[in-house]
Amino acid sequence: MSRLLEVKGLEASYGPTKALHGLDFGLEDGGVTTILGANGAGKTTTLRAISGMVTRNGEITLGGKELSSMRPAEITREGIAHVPEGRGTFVRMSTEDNLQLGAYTRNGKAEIAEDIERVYSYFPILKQRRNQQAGTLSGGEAQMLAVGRALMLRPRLLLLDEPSFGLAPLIVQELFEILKKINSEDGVSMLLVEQNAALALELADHAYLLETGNIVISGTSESILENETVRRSYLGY
Ligand SMILES: Nc1ncnc2c1ncn2[C@@H]1O[C@H](COP(=O)(O)OP(=O)(O)OP(=O)(O)O)[C@@H](O)[C@H]1O
Repeated sequence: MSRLLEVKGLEASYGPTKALHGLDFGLEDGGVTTILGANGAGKTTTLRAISGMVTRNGEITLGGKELSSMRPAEITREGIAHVPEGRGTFVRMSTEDNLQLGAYTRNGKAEIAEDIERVYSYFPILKQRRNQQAGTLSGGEAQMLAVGRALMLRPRLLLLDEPSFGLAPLIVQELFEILKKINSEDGVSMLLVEQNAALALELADHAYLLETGNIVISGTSESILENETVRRSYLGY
């Protein structure tokens, strides 16, 4: 596998407050990497820095192309789709219109229609809800729609911020199985932020542990699962 994403010396601030203190990390093409850490460690900020939503410094390259001076819309066009915490779907629009809108960077009606069917094949419940307003979907369906909408960009890299947040365990299990399929069948790489470390390490092949804006531990998911600090603080055994 070659490197898809390469991040060097990434810093991000909110006004005078520095949230990230020079992160170095990367992601293999076709891989799933998770960022673990306590509340306020800087996980969300890392994703926001990659997609250009906060002021940042450092190098961010995707497939060798430098993104750090690009705006969010350009970064999206380069192939990075961000599924934010809180989902960000258009609640007054139908499920299908949300998916249509997800393809706003693309031309080609037939291909877009095909991709909508592909999203429905991953998430059959969304097909049943196709004409329903997004605001009336359950939490799990809304999260599926948020992922589906991001897939409509045909991304190379999906940034997922707490996809399990507020969902029932069975729904979470289902969602993560589908994410695994999207990764293995469509080859979409993923950078995943998750409070549920056990779940995240099951899906991911690599992990970074973030503490107050610094990476303190990194490695393969297997090695992280055996790490004493991670076990005690994040896995509870
Ligand atoms: N909009 C903001 N304005 C000012 N400070 C912020 C803002 N968003 C985050 N921060 C601060 O930046 C730091 C990192 O926050 P961030 O949200 O990235 O952490 P996190 O690891 O994602 O935590 P959580 O799991 O709570 O979302 C924290 O100290 C936080 O208080």
